Amino acid sequence: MELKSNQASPVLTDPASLNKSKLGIHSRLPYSQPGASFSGKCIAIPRKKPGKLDDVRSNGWLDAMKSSSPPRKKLIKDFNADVGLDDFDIAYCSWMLKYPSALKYFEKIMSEAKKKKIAIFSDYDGTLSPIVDDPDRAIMSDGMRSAVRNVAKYFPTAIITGRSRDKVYDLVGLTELYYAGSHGMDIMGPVDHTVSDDHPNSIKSTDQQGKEVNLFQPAREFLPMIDEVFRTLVENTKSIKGAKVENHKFCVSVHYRNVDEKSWPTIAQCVHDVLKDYPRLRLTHGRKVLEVRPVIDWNKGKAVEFLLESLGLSDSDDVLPIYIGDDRSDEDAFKVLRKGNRGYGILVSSVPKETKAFYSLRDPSEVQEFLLSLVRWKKLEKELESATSSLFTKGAQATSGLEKER
Ligand SMILES: O=P(O)(O)OC[C@H]1O[C@H](O[C@H]2O[C@H](CO)[C@@H](O)[C@H](O)[C@H]2O)[C@H](O)[C@@H](O)[C@@H]1O
Repeated sequence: MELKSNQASPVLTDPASLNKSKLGIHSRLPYSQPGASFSGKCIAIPRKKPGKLDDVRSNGWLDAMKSSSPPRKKLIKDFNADVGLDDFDIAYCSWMLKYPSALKYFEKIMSEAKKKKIAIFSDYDGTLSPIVDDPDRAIMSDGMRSAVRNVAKYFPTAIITGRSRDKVYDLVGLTELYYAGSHGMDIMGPVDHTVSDDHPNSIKSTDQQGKEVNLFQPAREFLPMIDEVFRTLVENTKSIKGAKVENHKFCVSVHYRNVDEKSWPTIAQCVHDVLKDYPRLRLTHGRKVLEVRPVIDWNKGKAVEFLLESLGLSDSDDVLPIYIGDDRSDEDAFKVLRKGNRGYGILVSSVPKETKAFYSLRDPSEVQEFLLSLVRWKKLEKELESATSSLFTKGAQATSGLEKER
């Protein structure tokens, strides 16, 4: 993969504005300062005494935590106060009028794809693997792996995940894919592609097979900071039963799925207090996970744009990108594709949710079915092409035979 981009560095480094911005809110500065140096913790901001739970209540963290992966029952109530539990399917069906099943609308999607190059982007957790209590056990099924491998035979395919690139590669194990870890802040192409190092955020490295590769890492300067925050968070949450902190290289995940709900304010406050010392880091919410990331203008949507450009697929008339994901961080990618009707976002959800996606799939098993349908469709298209061309050749031979006889 040739990693190329003419975008400026996405690092947002205006300390004054960062100081003004409220913690946890992504500052969207319209400029950047490439080459600005990183020197550990920066800018002292007034600190409150830790342990004041008012902070996480007043800034909405707790509400976001509660709604991040709501149980079915709760969502039914929120979605439509008048429906009872048995009416869930009605609520879901009415939601699906707005976000139809990508399986039921498969033919329609493919009719848009005629003569276009399809590129497939997928999230990992909750999309290719089911959500489970232990993040280390989010194993992809063999059936799903085989479906993804087959898709990658026909279409450029990338996995864009909140996990570190190494971790997701260990879980997926397919060398023929593009991987974007840490919410797109760590991008590597398939090992058999030529790479170039003409971008300031590209570095040479070696992959797990020892081959030289180019990595695109727009948040590289944050590595020591993320490492430090990871260690602090591990230490500060160790007394919270069920809490788990993961180091994803350019971001940190603090899981509360296995923490008693009574202790959610404690874990939220703990993360909040640590982040007070790091105005260049921000917080986002995933499914029962608090995610700490650098304040840079980069996300899964930007990663999709970067990959499309790197693959020479940024000409929107010719290309149909499809992005499949289940989480809030995937919304950035859905937004990019929705803009200018560039491609299709598919939300994986078994409950109604606000989304910028166009279509929906219920769960990873439907994702697998969708991927298999893509492969079948492509094979059929190729068969038709070859049958047409052989008919054409036979026709041409027959005509020339007739002409010789004359
Ligand atoms: O972008 P993704 O690939 O969806 O990664 C987002 C987070 O995924 C993982 O956590 C989620 O899945 C876990 C395993 O099923 C589940 O236990 C957890 O509650 C979910 O939030 C991963 O562990 C996180 O670090 C990622 O940020």
